[in-house]
Amino acid sequence: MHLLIPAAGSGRRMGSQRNKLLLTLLSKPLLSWTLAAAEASQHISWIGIMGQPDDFPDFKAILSDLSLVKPVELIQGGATRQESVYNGLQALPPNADRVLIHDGARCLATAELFDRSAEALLTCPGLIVAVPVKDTIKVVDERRIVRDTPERSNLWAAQTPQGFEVKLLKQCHEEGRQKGWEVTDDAALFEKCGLPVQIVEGEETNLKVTTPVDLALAEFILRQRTEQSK
Ligand SMILES: Nc1ccn([C@@H]2O[C@H](COP(=O)(O)OP(=O)(O)OP(=O)(O)O)[C@@H](O)[C@H]2O)c(=O)n1
Ligand SMILES: C[C@](O)(CO)[C@H](O)COP(=O)(O)O
Repeated sequence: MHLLIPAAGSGRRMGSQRNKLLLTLLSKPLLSWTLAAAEASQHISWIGIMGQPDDFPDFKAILSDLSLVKPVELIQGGATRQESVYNGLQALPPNADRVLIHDGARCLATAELFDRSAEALLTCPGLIVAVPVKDTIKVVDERRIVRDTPERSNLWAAQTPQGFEVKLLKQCHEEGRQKGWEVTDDAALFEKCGLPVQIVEGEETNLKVTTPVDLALAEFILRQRTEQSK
């Protein structure tokens, strides 16, 4: 199974001067944790990382430290996550028929989660890893007046990995570009094209490191894991 890792962001919400994936967690860059889980997955056989060329020297240093057995390709990212994934899809080897896409910023995803997603992708054209929403969600208008309270049992918080048949996802991205759709995940393009997206149970700890609080939480979770594995 091929894996694409969007890693070309800027970390604006982190308030960071550089790509947040280069910030360290327990002395290792965020991206390093994500790659270590991908390397440990039984099903992933090829990894493509979409990044900004300025970050490539740092990415190469991370790869050299990790000495991964799996082949890794660095791919130029775009101005948005959507564009970065588009570029990644164009760079997949011709034999890639199914692909997992996983945010570099979700650095706590486990190898088991990659494997569960890869296995599920053999039985459906598109899937996302997600967890049931714990909060009560409000729909609010521009004046910050609550307009609706959707039934919580129907709400799931989308995570990555997200997985798709390559041919279909490429078509959805092309249609999105033609029609000017702007989305925050690949499943949204699949949905807009009327294609089914299956839910695979995610991990509560699979947070996306977005703000400084997430960084502190991620460090806490990793420390617990390290303690437990002793
Ligand atoms: N042009 C972009 C923007 C984002 N990403 C990647 O998409 C994932 C999710 O994006 P997000 O958490 O929003 O990362 P940033 O864009 O870095 O953060 P921010 O939106 O706060 O600037 C990250 O792994 C990020 O590197 C990407 O590949 N290309
Ligand atoms: C793909 C994603 O991680 C699913 O939760 C999320 O949509 C990425 O969105 P962001 O706007 O780039 O944070």
